[in-house]
Amino acid sequence: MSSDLIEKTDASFDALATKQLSGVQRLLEAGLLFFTVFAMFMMLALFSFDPADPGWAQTGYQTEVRNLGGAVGAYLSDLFLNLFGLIAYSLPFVIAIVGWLLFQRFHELMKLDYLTLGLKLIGFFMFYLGITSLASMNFDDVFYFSAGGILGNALSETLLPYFSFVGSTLVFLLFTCAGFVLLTGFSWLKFIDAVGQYAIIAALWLATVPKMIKENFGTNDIQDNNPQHSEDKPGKIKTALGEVKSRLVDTKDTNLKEATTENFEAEQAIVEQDAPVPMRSNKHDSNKLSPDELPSGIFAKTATMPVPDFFNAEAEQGIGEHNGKVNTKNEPFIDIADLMSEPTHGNVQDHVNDSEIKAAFTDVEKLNVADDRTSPKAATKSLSPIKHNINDDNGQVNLVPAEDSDITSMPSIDLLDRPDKAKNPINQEELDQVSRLVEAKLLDFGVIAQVVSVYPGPVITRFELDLAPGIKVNKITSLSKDLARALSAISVRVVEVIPGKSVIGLELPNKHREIVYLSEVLDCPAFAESTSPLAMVLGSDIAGEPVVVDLGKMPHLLVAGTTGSGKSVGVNTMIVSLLYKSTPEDVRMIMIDPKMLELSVYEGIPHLLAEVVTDMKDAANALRWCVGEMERRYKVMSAVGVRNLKGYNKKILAAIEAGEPLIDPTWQPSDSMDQTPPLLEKLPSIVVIVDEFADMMMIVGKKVEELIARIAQKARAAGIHLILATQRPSVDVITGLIKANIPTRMAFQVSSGLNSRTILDQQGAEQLLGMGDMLYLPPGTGVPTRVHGAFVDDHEVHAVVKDWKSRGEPNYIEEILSGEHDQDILLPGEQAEAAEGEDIDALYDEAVNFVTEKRRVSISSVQRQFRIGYNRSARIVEQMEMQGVVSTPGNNGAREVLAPPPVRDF
Ligand SMILES: Nc1ncnc2c1ncn2[C@@H]1O[C@H](COP(=O)(O)OP(=O)(O)OP(=O)(O)O)[C@@H](O)[C@H]1O
Repeated sequence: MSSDLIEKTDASFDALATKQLSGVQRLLEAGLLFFTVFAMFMMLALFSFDPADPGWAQTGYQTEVRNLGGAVGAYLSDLFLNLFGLIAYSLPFVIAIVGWLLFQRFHELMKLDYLTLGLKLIGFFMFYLGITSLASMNFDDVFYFSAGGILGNALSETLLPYFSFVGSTLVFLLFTCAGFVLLTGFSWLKFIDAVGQYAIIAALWLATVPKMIKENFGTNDIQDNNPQHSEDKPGKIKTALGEVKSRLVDTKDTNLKEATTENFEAEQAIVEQDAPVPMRSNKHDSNKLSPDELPSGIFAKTATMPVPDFFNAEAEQGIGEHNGKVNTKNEPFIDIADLMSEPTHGNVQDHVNDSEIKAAFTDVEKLNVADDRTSPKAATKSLSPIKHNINDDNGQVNLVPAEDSDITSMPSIDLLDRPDKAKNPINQEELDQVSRLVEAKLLDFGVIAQVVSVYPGPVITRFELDLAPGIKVNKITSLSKDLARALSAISVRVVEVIPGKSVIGLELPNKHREIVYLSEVLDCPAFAESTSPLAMVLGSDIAGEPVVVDLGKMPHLLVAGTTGSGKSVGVNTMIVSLLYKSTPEDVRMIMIDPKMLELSVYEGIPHLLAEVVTDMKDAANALRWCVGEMERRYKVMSAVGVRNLKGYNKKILAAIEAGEPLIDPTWQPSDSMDQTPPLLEKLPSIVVIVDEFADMMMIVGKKVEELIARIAQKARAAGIHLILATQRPSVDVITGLIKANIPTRMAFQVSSGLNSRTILDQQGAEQLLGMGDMLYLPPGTGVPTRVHGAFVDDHEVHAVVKDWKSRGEPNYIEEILSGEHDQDILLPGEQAEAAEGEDIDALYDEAVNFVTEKRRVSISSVQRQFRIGYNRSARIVEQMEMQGVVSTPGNNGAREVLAPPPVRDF
């Protein structure tokens, strides 16, 4: 053995030695081993059963026991075969599974509530009673035992006189199937649906086989003369199958939704409420479309989208984005959804033949090329949510819809974990006891107070206290640590003001903390009924009620907390709830993730406007793009005469519905190659999420702060919203400028009252319990609300992301990261990219010395000092500003000198 290998082996032995199991782990592992070995023993005993051995029901007539399990094996196998007959052979597996559940998955078992556990047990017994009785009635005896054992025999013999053979078989089948459902949660309905679906698909495919054979092996001339045939081949089969599949999926969904109760109703409410009303301009009514109109241009309809594969990726910009069927190029529509729903299932070729589609496709490509040549400014107007999938190489337009080619409905809530838990048992006696204890401890500190009400919640319990006259609330706040110690609690939070009440609150952590699952809070009427596309669920309040907020009203949010406090989970919860509320047509996102960990999971969802940004230079570009987009939206909105995005979208959609879409009033002929101005479309809200913006500020510098401030000041009306998260709640990150512009804050646990003040302007966050416990300060109030953040696990996020990804690709706007912006976006004093490369003025260093020494700066003073022209002096001062030597001009136009005075050599 080489010395290397020996070292490695030693190291792994060392690791093993140090990783000894704790007491409970030892018990669990020993228990698992016991059950496993017992299961193996039972299997040996059962399979080596010999009727001549002595057993439970008989004495043996041979002296030597042949059973591999010896006398005990013989006895036990005899007992089980007697009791259960044939079914006894399944017992070793049951024993092994029970052992595994008890000793490996005990925590999961504990999560189950009593009802579920009870149902599982009942299911188990029903299943066994069912199969033993069926075996007893239908199978031959094994050895001298009935196939269903004593158990099966007794049951079947009881029922047979009353139900006859067929009736009893049915009853026992019912026992078996229902027991299986109760035990495993397996859905027979879904199973039957799936079997039916595949049977129909198989039958349809079989029906096309003779045709395929004929076409592939028949004579070619017939085909050549009839162009219809060429398109009838695999494409048509695919189309038909795809059509059938999508229809089956649709019906299955509806059936399931009808069959299930409240959860699905809530989910449907979300879907119905948010699904944009399909717009149908009179001009473009596909039902009235004559075949002659078709070839000049075809637009896939993203609003109903059963056919995502219709167009090639290149056709997306300026073409595919016609949500609500806005046809910006004045081209006629084919409503693919309508064509698909024609009785001639899936044969779009009946309406549009291949050559027509190809011609249309070429048109689309031509338009696209023109689009590509348009200026970036024009391109920014395309916020098309979806990239349409590609047609195949041979030019055959692929009409097979992706399984869930639908961006208008929301993902199913089933993708999220369902809490399967018992509520905290709340014992009134215990609460009374703690109330008395609180009063007594306060008295120890000289505070006379009486507990007037108690509100137990999932994580904490709030005790409301009536203070004796003359006692200041500050005193209790300063006692919070002593109280926590005296009450043996991790922490105690004092709520100084409870709006509308004259009492104060004392929040004590519960003995058993409940986890708030996202699915519980997402599935609430407040969220489903919210009309805002930016509604988000944060978690539950102290009483366990869901907390739903509207990012649109915030309009920006600052999230801060130490590492491990649940910030990232909180941000994920917000993103996932947006993904459960809004389609890409309503909300688009830009995600900035300097840590390269947290947000990259969302890569590829159709809501994204750009790839998840991990490079900080790109991040600054993305913010600049937002500023540009904000300015552009302002211009368009003021030209249209509306005050905010909501009004704008309303007006645009009304105009489209009336068949008179508005044209872009800000369009200049020099903006693009187009001869006619583009039509205005519905604009989505844009949410910019920055995970760890401290990193961004450190790498990119002050510019980021200014960009954020600029967006924060103005972007509400333009529908651009920021969510900024940081784990460094210090004043150099959460600066005055940022705080002044972001009124809504969310503080997770922090290490000191100072940090809490930095975030919320008040103490309190240092007393939070971590793991998603937060204080949420809504806009325009000074009283934070305590919220227990909902927990969303990585696999749930993956499932929702996967669901959205399966419905459409994102349509990234390259310009966001590339940094090609126009002058609108430059910050005060900033110069365009080209100017940045210019040489620094020869007098620059001297001028810096001059201003840092004098501690004053003005263009005229530099001009006088160096006897230079005004323009040159202005340029030097601007360069100083870009380098951070001096500040931007304040209200009165004066700038501050930021750099320290020059160091002098002595
Ligand atoms: N709402 C919640 N309910 C229960 N547990 C939670 C909740 N939020 C977070 N946790 C637990 O806390 C852990 C840390 O959470 P999270 O990763 O979000 O912290 P963080 O503040 O983002 O930390 P970092 O800044 O280091 O990424 C999670 O792994 C999870 O176990």
